[in-house]
Amino acid sequence: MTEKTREAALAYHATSPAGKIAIQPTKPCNTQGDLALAYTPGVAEPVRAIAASPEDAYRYTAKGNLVAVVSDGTAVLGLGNVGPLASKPVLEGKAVLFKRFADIDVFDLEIKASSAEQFIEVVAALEPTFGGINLEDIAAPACFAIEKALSERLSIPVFHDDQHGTAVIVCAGLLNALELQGKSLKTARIVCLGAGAAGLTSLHLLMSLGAAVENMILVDSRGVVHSERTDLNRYKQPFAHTTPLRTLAEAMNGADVFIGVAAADLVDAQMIRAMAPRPVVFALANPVPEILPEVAHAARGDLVMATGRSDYPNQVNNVLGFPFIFRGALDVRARQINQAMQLGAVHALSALAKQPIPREVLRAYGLDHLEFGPDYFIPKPLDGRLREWVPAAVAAAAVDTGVAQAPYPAHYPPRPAPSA
Ligand SMILES: O=C([O-])CC(=O)C(=O)O
Ligand SMILES: [Mg+2]
Repeated sequence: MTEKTREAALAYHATSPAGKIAIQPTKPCNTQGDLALAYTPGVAEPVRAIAASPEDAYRYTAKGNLVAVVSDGTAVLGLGNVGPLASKPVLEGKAVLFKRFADIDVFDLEIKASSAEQFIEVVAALEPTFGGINLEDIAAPACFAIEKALSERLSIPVFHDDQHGTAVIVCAGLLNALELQGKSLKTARIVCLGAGAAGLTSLHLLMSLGAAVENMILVDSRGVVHSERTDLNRYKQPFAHTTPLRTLAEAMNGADVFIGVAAADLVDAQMIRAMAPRPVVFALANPVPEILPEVAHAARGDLVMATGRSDYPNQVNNVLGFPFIFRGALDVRARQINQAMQLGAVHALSALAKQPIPREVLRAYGLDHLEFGPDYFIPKPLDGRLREWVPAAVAAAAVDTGVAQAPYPAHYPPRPAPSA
Protein backbone atom coordinates (compact mmCIF):
# COMPACT_ATOMS: atom_id res chain seq x y z
CA MET A 1 0.00 0.00 0.00
CA THR A 2 1.31 3.45 -0.83
CA GLU A 3 2.05 5.91 1.98
CA LYS A 4 -0.78 8.09 0.69
CA THR A 5 -3.35 5.29 0.82
CA ARG A 6 -2.12 4.30 4.27
CA GLU A 7 -2.64 7.82 5.59
CA ALA A 8 -6.03 8.11 3.89
CA ALA A 9 -7.16 4.81 5.41
CA LEU A 10 -6.09 5.82 8.91
CA ALA A 11 -7.69 9.28 8.57
CA TYR A 12 -10.94 7.69 7.33
CA HIS A 13 -11.14 5.55 10.44
CA ALA A 14 -10.02 8.29 12.85
CA THR A 15 -12.46 10.99 11.72
CA SER A 16 -14.78 11.72 14.66
CA PRO A 17 -16.68 9.68 15.71
CA ALA A 18 -13.89 7.10 15.59
CA GLY A 19 -14.62 3.85 13.77
CA LYS A 20 -17.28 3.19 11.15
CA ILE A 21 -20.61 2.40 12.83
CA ALA A 22 -23.02 3.70 15.45
CA ILE A 23 -26.44 2.72 16.78
CA GLN A 24 -29.60 4.61 15.96
CA PRO A 25 -33.04 4.39 17.56
CA THR A 26 -35.86 3.52 15.16
CA LYS A 27 -38.79 4.80 17.24
CA PRO A 28 -39.54 8.32 18.48
CA CYS A 29 -38.35 9.01 22.00
CA ASN A 30 -39.09 12.71 22.48
CA THR A 31 -41.99 12.95 24.92
CA GLN A 32 -43.03 11.55 28.26
CA GLY A 33 -45.54 9.45 26.33
CA ASP A 34 -42.87 8.01 24.03
CA LEU A 35 -40.73 7.22 27.04
CA ALA A 36 -43.58 5.39 28.72
CA LEU A 37 -43.90 3.16 25.63
CA ALA A 38 -40.22 2.62 24.89
CA TYR A 39 -39.33 1.99 28.49
CA THR A 40 -41.18 1.32 31.75
CA PRO A 41 -44.10 0.70 31.91
CA GLY A 42 -44.86 0.10 28.19
CA VAL A 43 -41.90 -2.14 27.53
CA ALA A 44 -43.38 -4.76 29.84
CA GLU A 45 -46.02 -5.59 27.23
CA PRO A 46 -43.67 -6.98 24.56
CA VAL A 47 -41.74 -8.69 27.36
CA ARG A 48 -44.91 -10.54 28.42
CA ALA A 49 -45.75 -11.34 24.81
CA ILE A 50 -42.29 -12.80 24.09
CA ALA A 51 -42.19 -14.75 27.37
CA ALA A 52 -45.50 -16.35 26.36
CA SER A 53 -44.59 -16.81 22.70
CA PRO A 54 -40.89 -16.62 21.76
CA GLU A 55 -41.77 -16.09 18.08
CA ASP A 56 -42.97 -12.64 19.07
CA ALA A 57 -39.33 -11.58 19.44
CA TYR A 58 -39.35 -11.25 15.65
CA ARG A 59 -42.38 -8.99 15.89
CA TYR A 60 -41.43 -6.73 18.78
CA THR A 61 -37.64 -6.52 18.69
CA ALA A 62 -34.80 -5.96 16.23
CA LYS A 63 -33.76 -9.65 16.44
CA GLY A 64 -34.98 -10.59 12.96
CA ASN A 65 -32.79 -8.03 11.20
CA LEU A 66 -29.77 -8.23 13.48
CA VAL A 67 -26.67 -10.29 12.67
CA ALA A 68 -23.66 -10.94 14.90
CA VAL A 69 -20.37 -10.61 13.05
CA VAL A 70 -18.08 -12.61 15.31
CA SER A 71 -14.34 -13.26 15.32
CA ASP A 72 -11.62 -14.49 17.61
CA GLY A 73 -9.06 -12.65 15.49
CA THR A 74 -7.09 -15.77 14.60
CA ALA A 75 -7.00 -15.30 10.79
CA VAL A 76 -7.70 -11.68 9.97
CA LEU A 77 -7.75 -11.16 6.19
CA GLY A 78 -4.38 -12.51 5.02
CA LEU A 79 -2.68 -10.84 8.00
CA GLY A 80 -2.72 -13.82 10.34
CA ASN A 81 -3.46 -14.13 14.03
CA VAL A 82 -3.52 -10.48 15.04
CA GLY A 83 -6.02 -11.06 17.86
CA PRO A 84 -9.62 -10.01 18.47
CA LEU A 85 -9.02 -6.32 19.19
CA ALA A 86 -7.13 -5.74 15.94
CA SER A 87 -9.90 -7.54 14.03
CA LYS A 88 -12.36 -4.81 15.00
CA PRO A 89 -11.85 -2.57 11.93
CA VAL A 90 -12.57 -5.54 9.65
CA LEU A 91 -15.68 -6.51 11.63
CA GLU A 92 -16.92 -2.90 11.69
CA GLY A 93 -16.29 -2.89 7.94
CA LYS A 94 -18.46 -5.98 7.50
CA ALA A 95 -21.15 -4.21 9.58
CA VAL A 96 -21.02 -1.22 7.23
CA LEU A 97 -21.40 -3.48 4.19
CA PHE A 98 -24.27 -5.46 5.70
CA LYS A 99 -26.07 -2.16 6.33
CA ARG A 100 -25.14 -0.37 3.12
CA PHE A 101 -25.89 -3.26 0.76
CA ALA A 102 -28.69 -5.14 2.49
CA ASP A 103 -30.02 -2.90 5.29
CA ILE A 104 -29.10 -5.50 7.91
CA ASP A 105 -27.98 -4.31 11.35
CA VAL A 106 -24.89 -5.79 12.90
CA PHE A 107 -23.20 -5.95 16.24
CA ASP A 108 -19.52 -6.66 15.72
CA LEU A 109 -18.29 -8.98 18.45
CA GLU A 110 -14.58 -9.49 18.95
CA ILE A 111 -14.22 -12.39 21.36
CA LYS A 112 -11.21 -13.01 23.54
CA ALA A 113 -11.39 -16.79 23.83
CA SER A 114 -8.75 -19.15 25.12
CA SER A 115 -10.08 -22.16 23.20
CA ALA A 116 -12.51 -23.12 20.45
CA GLU A 117 -14.80 -24.58 23.14
CA GLN A 118 -14.92 -21.29 25.00
CA PHE A 119 -15.58 -19.39 21.79
CA ILE A 120 -18.44 -21.77 20.96
CA GLU A 121 -19.97 -21.31 24.43
CA VAL A 122 -19.83 -17.52 24.17
CA VAL A 123 -21.41 -17.39 20.71
CA ALA A 124 -24.05 -20.01 21.56
CA ALA A 125 -25.07 -17.95 24.58
CA LEU A 126 -25.73 -14.96 22.29
CA GLU A 127 -28.44 -16.72 20.27
CA PRO A 128 -31.40 -14.83 21.81
CA THR A 129 -30.07 -11.48 20.58
CA PHE A 130 -29.62 -12.28 16.91
CA GLY A 131 -31.38 -13.41 13.76
CA GLY A 132 -28.16 -14.89 12.40
CA ILE A 133 -24.46 -15.43 13.12
CA ASN A 134 -21.73 -14.52 10.64
CA LEU A 135 -18.41 -16.03 11.71
CA GLU A 136 -15.45 -14.06 10.39
CA ASP A 137 -11.70 -14.47 10.14
CA ILE A 138 -11.32 -17.56 12.31
CA ALA A 139 -8.33 -19.79 11.54
CA ALA A 140 -8.63 -23.28 10.11
CA PRO A 141 -8.98 -26.00 11.17
CA ALA A 142 -10.72 -24.71 14.32
CA CYS A 143 -13.22 -22.76 12.16
CA PHE A 144 -14.70 -26.01 10.80
CA ALA A 145 -15.46 -27.47 14.23
CA ILE A 146 -16.72 -24.11 15.49
CA GLU A 147 -19.13 -23.71 12.61
CA LYS A 148 -20.37 -27.29 12.90
CA ALA A 149 -20.96 -27.09 16.65
CA LEU A 150 -22.77 -23.76 16.43
CA SER A 151 -24.90 -24.83 13.44
CA GLU A 152 -26.00 -27.92 15.35
CA ARG A 153 -26.77 -26.04 18.55
CA LEU A 154 -28.48 -22.94 17.24
CA SER A 155 -31.78 -22.58 15.44
CA ILE A 156 -30.70 -19.37 13.66
CA PRO A 157 -28.44 -19.48 10.59
CA VAL A 158 -24.70 -19.76 11.26
CA PHE A 159 -22.49 -18.89 8.31
CA HIS A 160 -18.72 -18.73 8.15
CA ASP A 161 -18.14 -15.94 5.67
CA ASP A 162 -14.55 -16.83 4.79
CA GLN A 163 -15.62 -20.37 3.94
CA HIS A 164 -19.02 -20.18 2.30
CA GLY A 165 -19.14 -16.52 1.36
CA THR A 166 -15.79 -16.71 -0.39
CA ALA A 167 -16.63 -20.09 -1.93
CA VAL A 168 -19.85 -18.72 -3.46
CA ILE A 169 -18.01 -15.84 -5.13
CA VAL A 170 -15.12 -18.03 -6.27
CA CYS A 171 -17.59 -20.41 -7.92
CA ALA A 172 -19.61 -17.65 -9.60
CA GLY A 173 -16.44 -15.94 -10.83
CA LEU A 174 -14.80 -19.14 -11.98
CA LEU A 175 -17.83 -20.38 -13.95
CA ASN A 176 -17.76 -17.11 -15.89
CA ALA A 177 -13.98 -16.87 -16.23
CA LEU A 178 -13.77 -20.43 -17.57
CA GLU A 179 -16.54 -19.70 -20.04
CA LEU A 180 -14.55 -16.69 -21.29
CA GLN A 181 -11.48 -18.87 -21.66
CA GLY A 182 -13.42 -21.64 -23.44
CA LYS A 183 -12.75 -24.19 -20.69
CA SER A 184 -14.95 -26.47 -18.62
CA LEU A 185 -15.01 -26.81 -14.86
CA LYS A 186 -15.23 -30.61 -15.19
CA THR A 187 -11.84 -30.90 -16.89
CA ALA A 188 -9.99 -27.84 -15.58
CA ARG A 189 -6.78 -28.49 -13.64
CA ILE A 190 -7.11 -26.34 -10.54
CA VAL A 191 -4.29 -25.32 -8.21
CA CYS A 192 -5.45 -23.90 -4.88
CA LEU A 193 -2.84 -22.16 -2.75
CA GLY A 194 -4.12 -21.94 0.81
CA ALA A 195 -5.63 -24.87 2.69
CA GLY A 196 -7.59 -22.81 5.21
CA ALA A 197 -11.24 -21.86 5.47
CA ALA A 198 -11.59 -20.25 2.03
CA GLY A 199 -9.51 -22.74 0.06
CA LEU A 200 -10.97 -26.00 1.32
CA THR A 201 -14.57 -24.84 1.21
CA SER A 202 -14.19 -23.28 -2.26
CA LEU A 203 -12.87 -26.60 -3.58
CA HIS A 204 -15.81 -28.48 -2.08
CA LEU A 205 -18.35 -26.08 -3.57
CA LEU A 206 -16.58 -26.30 -6.95
CA MET A 207 -16.92 -30.09 -6.74
CA SER A 208 -20.65 -29.73 -6.14
CA LEU A 209 -20.70 -27.87 -9.49
CA GLY A 210 -18.85 -30.62 -11.31
CA ALA A 211 -15.13 -29.97 -10.75
CA ALA A 212 -13.17 -33.21 -10.25
CA VAL A 213 -11.10 -33.79 -7.12
CA GLU A 214 -8.51 -35.66 -9.26
CA ASN A 215 -7.91 -32.38 -11.12
CA MET A 216 -7.28 -30.37 -7.97
CA ILE A 217 -3.89 -29.73 -6.45
CA LEU A 218 -3.97 -28.23 -2.99
CA VAL A 219 -0.89 -26.39 -1.79
CA ASP A 220 -0.36 -25.25 1.79
CA SER A 221 2.50 -23.45 3.52
CA ARG A 222 4.59 -26.64 3.33
CA GLY A 223 4.02 -27.27 -0.37
CA VAL A 224 1.81 -29.65 -2.34
CA VAL A 225 -0.63 -31.70 -0.28
CA HIS A 226 0.13 -35.30 -1.32
CA SER A 227 -0.44 -38.85 -0.14
CA GLU A 228 2.96 -39.25 1.50
CA ARG A 229 2.56 -36.32 3.87
CA THR A 230 2.05 -37.28 7.50
CA ASP A 231 1.19 -33.80 8.77
CA LEU A 232 -2.24 -33.39 7.18
CA ASN A 233 -5.38 -32.62 9.16
CA ARG A 234 -8.50 -34.50 8.15
CA TYR A 235 -9.83 -31.57 6.15
CA LYS A 236 -6.84 -31.64 3.79
CA GLN A 237 -6.77 -35.41 3.37
CA PRO A 238 -9.42 -35.68 0.62
CA PHE A 239 -7.06 -33.65 -1.58
CA ALA A 240 -3.91 -35.68 -0.87
CA HIS A 241 -3.23 -37.45 -4.18
CA THR A 242 -0.38 -39.72 -5.14
CA THR A 243 1.72 -37.33 -7.18
CA PRO A 244 5.37 -36.46 -7.78
CA LEU A 245 4.57 -32.74 -7.44
CA ARG A 246 6.02 -31.06 -4.37
CA THR A 247 6.26 -27.30 -4.85
CA LEU A 248 3.85 -24.58 -5.93
CA ALA A 249 6.00 -23.93 -9.01
CA GLU A 250 5.73 -27.59 -10.04
CA ALA A 251 1.97 -27.58 -9.44
CA MET A 252 1.48 -24.46 -11.58
CA ASN A 253 3.01 -26.18 -14.59
CA GLY A 254 0.15 -26.68 -17.04
CA ALA A 255 -2.59 -25.61 -14.60
CA ASP A 256 -5.76 -24.08 -16.05
CA VAL A 257 -6.81 -22.32 -12.86
CA PHE A 258 -4.94 -20.78 -9.94
CA ILE A 259 -6.90 -19.88 -6.81
CA GLY A 260 -4.83 -18.05 -4.20
CA VAL A 261 -6.38 -17.65 -0.77
CA ALA A 262 -3.14 -17.51 1.18
CA ALA A 263 -0.94 -14.43 1.52
CA ALA A 264 0.90 -11.70 -0.36
CA ASP A 265 3.41 -12.21 -3.16
CA LEU A 266 3.68 -16.01 -3.19
CA VAL A 267 3.37 -16.31 -7.00
CA ASP A 268 5.88 -15.02 -9.54
CA ALA A 269 5.74 -14.28 -13.28
CA GLN A 270 7.52 -17.53 -14.11
CA MET A 271 4.79 -19.59 -12.44
CA ILE A 272 2.14 -17.67 -14.40
CA ARG A 273 4.02 -18.29 -17.68
CA ALA A 274 4.14 -22.02 -16.90
CA MET A 275 0.34 -22.35 -16.70
CA ALA A 276 -1.73 -23.86 -19.55
CA PRO A 277 -2.91 -21.67 -22.45
CA ARG A 278 -5.73 -19.22 -21.53
CA PRO A 279 -5.40 -19.63 -17.75
CA VAL A 280 -7.56 -18.18 -14.99
CA VAL A 281 -5.75 -16.52 -12.08
CA PHE A 282 -7.66 -15.65 -8.91
CA ALA A 283 -5.17 -14.04 -6.51
CA LEU A 284 -7.51 -13.39 -3.60
CA ALA A 285 -5.36 -12.77 -0.51
CA ASN A 286 -6.25 -9.48 1.18
CA PRO A 287 -5.05 -6.84 1.23
CA VAL A 288 -2.09 -7.84 -0.96
CA PRO A 289 -2.74 -10.63 -3.48
CA GLU A 290 -0.45 -13.58 -4.25
CA ILE A 291 0.53 -11.74 -7.45
CA LEU A 292 -0.45 -8.22 -8.56
CA PRO A 293 -2.51 -7.97 -11.76
CA GLU A 294 0.06 -5.73 -13.46
CA VAL A 295 2.74 -8.38 -12.90
CA ALA A 296 0.53 -11.26 -14.05
CA HIS A 297 -0.69 -9.43 -17.17
CA ALA A 298 2.88 -8.47 -18.03
CA ALA A 299 3.84 -12.16 -17.83
CA ARG A 300 1.34 -13.21 -20.51
CA GLY A 301 -1.54 -11.75 -22.52
CA ASP A 302 -4.01 -14.63 -22.52
CA LEU A 303 -5.00 -14.83 -18.86
CA VAL A 304 -8.09 -13.58 -17.08
CA MET A 305 -7.60 -12.42 -13.55
CA ALA A 306 -9.41 -11.49 -10.36
CA THR A 307 -8.29 -10.21 -6.96
CA GLY A 308 -10.16 -9.62 -3.69
CA ARG A 309 -9.69 -5.86 -3.89
CA SER A 310 -11.92 -2.96 -4.89
CA ASP A 311 -9.20 -1.16 -6.84
CA TYR A 312 -8.74 -3.73 -9.64
CA PRO A 313 -11.27 -5.21 -12.10
CA ASN A 314 -13.08 -8.42 -11.05
CA GLN A 315 -13.31 -8.25 -7.28
CA VAL A 316 -13.85 -11.82 -6.14
CA ASN A 317 -14.62 -11.00 -2.51
CA ASN A 318 -17.25 -12.24 -0.10
CA VAL A 319 -18.75 -8.72 -0.01
CA LEU A 320 -20.78 -9.94 -3.00
CA GLY A 321 -22.17 -12.70 -0.82
CA PHE A 322 -22.78 -12.16 2.87
CA PRO A 323 -25.07 -9.09 2.74
CA PHE A 324 -27.36 -10.57 0.10
CA ILE A 325 -27.26 -14.18 1.31
CA PHE A 326 -28.26 -13.09 4.82
CA ARG A 327 -30.94 -10.76 3.38
CA GLY A 328 -32.57 -13.72 1.64
CA ALA A 329 -32.12 -16.03 4.65
CA LEU A 330 -33.53 -13.54 7.17
CA ASP A 331 -36.48 -12.63 4.97
CA VAL A 332 -37.73 -16.23 4.95
CA ARG A 333 -36.52 -16.88 8.51
CA ALA A 334 -34.33 -19.71 7.27
CA ARG A 335 -33.06 -22.04 10.00
CA GLN A 336 -29.76 -22.43 8.19
CA ILE A 337 -27.89 -21.34 5.05
CA ASN A 338 -27.59 -24.66 3.26
CA GLN A 339 -25.71 -25.60 0.09
CA ALA A 340 -28.77 -25.18 -2.14
CA MET A 341 -29.05 -21.57 -0.93
CA GLN A 342 -25.33 -21.03 -1.59
CA LEU A 343 -25.65 -22.46 -5.10
CA GLY A 344 -28.66 -20.22 -5.69
CA ALA A 345 -26.38 -17.27 -4.93
CA VAL A 346 -23.65 -18.66 -7.24
CA HIS A 347 -26.00 -18.88 -10.22
CA ALA A 348 -27.58 -15.49 -9.52
CA LEU A 349 -24.16 -13.82 -9.40
CA SER A 350 -22.84 -15.46 -12.53
CA ALA A 351 -26.06 -14.67 -14.45
CA LEU A 352 -26.11 -11.04 -13.28
CA ALA A 353 -22.60 -10.47 -14.65
CA LYS A 354 -23.93 -11.18 -18.14
CA GLN A 355 -26.64 -8.52 -18.01
CA PRO A 356 -26.11 -5.02 -19.42
CA ILE A 357 -24.81 -2.68 -16.72
CA PRO A 358 -26.98 0.21 -15.51
CA ARG A 359 -25.57 3.72 -15.82
CA GLU A 360 -25.55 4.31 -12.02
CA VAL A 361 -23.14 1.40 -11.63
CA LEU A 362 -20.80 2.75 -14.32
CA ARG A 363 -20.94 6.17 -12.66
CA ALA A 364 -20.08 4.74 -9.22
CA TYR A 365 -16.92 3.25 -10.73
CA GLY A 366 -16.09 6.24 -12.96
CA LEU A 367 -16.47 4.12 -16.13
CA ASP A 368 -18.03 4.87 -19.53
CA HIS A 369 -18.57 1.32 -20.61
CA LEU A 370 -18.29 -2.20 -19.29
CA GLU A 371 -19.53 -5.50 -20.60
CA PHE A 372 -19.11 -9.18 -19.84
CA GLY A 373 -15.52 -10.04 -20.70
CA PRO A 374 -12.01 -10.35 -19.22
CA ASP A 375 -12.35 -7.06 -17.31
CA TYR A 376 -15.83 -7.80 -16.04
CA PHE A 377 -16.98 -11.31 -15.23
CA ILE A 378 -18.37 -10.83 -11.72
CA PRO A 379 -20.86 -8.14 -10.63
CA LYS A 380 -19.60 -4.97 -9.00
CA PRO A 381 -20.39 -4.69 -5.26
CA LEU A 382 -22.09 -1.30 -5.80
CA ASP A 383 -24.56 -2.79 -8.30
CA GLY A 384 -28.02 -2.24 -6.78
CA ARG A 385 -29.43 -5.23 -8.66
CA LEU A 386 -27.53 -7.58 -6.33
CA ARG A 387 -30.05 -6.71 -3.64
CA GLU A 388 -32.82 -8.17 -5.80
CA TRP A 389 -31.16 -11.06 -7.58
CA VAL A 390 -29.20 -12.77 -4.84
CA PRO A 391 -31.71 -12.68 -1.95
CA ALA A 392 -34.43 -13.91 -4.35
CA ALA A 393 -32.37 -16.93 -5.36
CA VAL A 394 -31.36 -17.65 -1.75
CA ALA A 395 -34.90 -17.30 -0.38
CA ALA A 396 -36.33 -19.48 -3.16
CA ALA A 397 -33.79 -22.22 -2.42
CA ALA A 398 -34.56 -21.99 1.31
CA VAL A 399 -38.26 -22.45 0.62
CA ASP A 400 -37.60 -25.33 -1.80
CA THR A 401 -35.35 -27.18 0.63
CA GLY A 402 -37.73 -26.80 3.57
CA VAL A 403 -35.54 -24.66 5.83
CA ALA A 404 -37.67 -21.51 5.52
CA GLN A 405 -40.04 -20.68 8.35
CA ALA A 406 -41.76 -17.89 6.42
CA PRO A 407 -43.01 -17.84 2.82
CA TYR A 408 -41.14 -16.39 -0.16
CA PRO A 409 -41.63 -12.64 0.45
CA ALA A 410 -44.40 -10.89 -1.46
CA HIS A 411 -42.22 -7.82 -2.05
CA TYR A 412 -39.50 -9.92 -3.76
CA PRO A 413 -39.19 -10.28 -7.54
CA PRO A 414 -41.41 -13.05 -8.97
CA ARG A 415 -39.92 -16.39 -8.02
CA PRO A 416 -37.06 -17.54 -10.23
CA ALA A 417 -37.27 -21.12 -11.45
CA PRO A 418 -35.78 -23.44 -8.79
CA SER A 419 -32.08 -24.04 -9.56
CA ALA A 420 -31.31 -27.47 -10.94
O1 LIG B 1 -12.54 -8.82 4.22
C1 LIG B 1 -12.34 -9.08 3.01
O2 LIG B 1 -12.01 -8.24 2.17
C2 LIG B 1 -12.60 -10.49 2.54
C3 LIG B 1 -12.42 -11.43 3.66
O3 LIG B 1 -13.37 -11.84 4.31
C4 LIG B 1 -11.05 -11.77 4.05
O4 LIG B 1 -10.10 -11.48 3.32
O5 LIG B 1 -10.93 -12.36 5.14
MG1 LIG C 1 -12.79 -12.61 6.20
